[in-house]
Amino acid sequence: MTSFRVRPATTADVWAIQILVEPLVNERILLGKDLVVFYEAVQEFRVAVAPDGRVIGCGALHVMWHDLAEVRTLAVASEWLGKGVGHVLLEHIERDAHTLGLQRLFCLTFETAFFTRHGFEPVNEELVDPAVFAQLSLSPDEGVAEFLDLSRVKPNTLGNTRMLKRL
Ligand SMILES: CC(=O)SCCNC(=O)CCNC(=O)[C@H](O)C(C)(C)COP(=O)(O)OP(=O)(O)OC[C@H]1O[C@@H](n2cnc3c(N)ncnc32)[C@H](O)[C@@H]1OP(=O)(O)O
Repeated sequence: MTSFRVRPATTADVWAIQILVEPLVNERILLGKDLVVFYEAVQEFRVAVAPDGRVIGCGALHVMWHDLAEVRTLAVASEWLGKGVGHVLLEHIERDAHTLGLQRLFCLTFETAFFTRHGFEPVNEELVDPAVFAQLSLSPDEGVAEFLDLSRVKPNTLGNTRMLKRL
């Protein structure tokens, strides 16, 4: 049986995370981030680790508002796809979201079948009221700009589906 475990990321995992996501960034599946941004976000990340210690998957939870967070940078190494790694990472991320008191999980993805099977539904409507929208637009975070669907980031999100899960 293939075994792996999921644990909080440490700074020692950051290079491996960047290497894991690089091909997906090149394919414009995931948003590219500078190394410094990964270090700054290290507490948001969980990693899946093979028995030999290699990082084979990652995923992050980015809090945006008191009830709302985004699942980010969920990625599994190609040789480990279809073995439940993504499923377990998402379970951990959802558990973290519960612990933080969040009620809604957003994601922007091409992997609609995977997220649908995990209780996410496509959304077209605005997910925040105008006052919260105004606050979120002050964020320097590119992912938040994508959540808000700001015109300057629209080229990044072409073909992605906006999905939401109520926890
Ligand atoms: C919010 C964002 O980050 S959006 C970006 C999402 N990521 C990407 O698009 C990057 C490219 N894609 C990937 O890296 C992967 O395809 C992911 C992360 C979407 C899914 O990762 P995987 O590890 O392959 O997912 P996982 O194995 O859990 O599920 C896929 C299928 O494998 C099968 N599977 C095999 N073994 C198992 C197991 N032990 N447990 C669960 N499912 C299993 C299931 O049939 C499952 O089917 P389902 O989708 O109907 O549940």
